[in-house]
Amino acid sequence: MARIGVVTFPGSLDDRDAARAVRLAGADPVRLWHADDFLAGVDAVVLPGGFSYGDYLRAGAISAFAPIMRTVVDAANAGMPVLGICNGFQILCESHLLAGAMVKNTQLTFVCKDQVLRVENADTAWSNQFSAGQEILIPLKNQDGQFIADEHTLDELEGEGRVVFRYVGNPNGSRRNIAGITNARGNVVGLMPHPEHAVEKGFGPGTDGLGFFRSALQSLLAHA
Ligand SMILES: NC(=O)CC[C@H](N)C(=O)O
Repeated sequence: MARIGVVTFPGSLDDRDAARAVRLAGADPVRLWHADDFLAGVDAVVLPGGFSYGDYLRAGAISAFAPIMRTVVDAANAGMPVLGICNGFQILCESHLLAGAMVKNTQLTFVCKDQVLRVENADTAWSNQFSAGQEILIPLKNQDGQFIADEHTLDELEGEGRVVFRYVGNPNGSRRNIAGITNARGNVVGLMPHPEHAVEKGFGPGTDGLGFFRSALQSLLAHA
């Protein structure tokens, strides 16, 4: 059975739900600790949502220097599937595994709602169980959810098909409605909304979130 690691930082909030989503998708969740510098032989890694280090300095800025991130960056650069959800996405940007940065939502308030996303790239390690153009519904909940980057970087992301998810309606001022992006290789994906909160009927808006974790399983099989 595939083993998918979920990292806990001080202030992580959604690590338990992420581990549960991994289990419901049919993989073995492995809990990883920010202060360790090893990945316990996992096949993929999820950086969960929350307020790691209290979002001090900038959301994700301190976590990017956690010992485990050195091994995550090396593994990601070697092709391991890595998913960053919300605070995890912020950490991936701060670690420079993904482009751009996250700033306060335009309305300067915390936004919490179920959000429709359009799948733009169904060819990444975390989106291959969707189809391009498909709309999915998963929760969004953050304060620093506005994705920004310079025009050149945005054009590059668009031109290389690295925009993976776009908001249908813009909830936070993100440039070009971008909700999630990938790296050049397609193994590292980050997004602000929370797939791990939409994995079981009766608990959240449907089960569209399962597709993310099943995609990783498919990707691991394809590269086995
Ligand atoms: N749900 C979360 O992961 C919150 C992320 C982040 N710290 C923010 O509020 O922007």
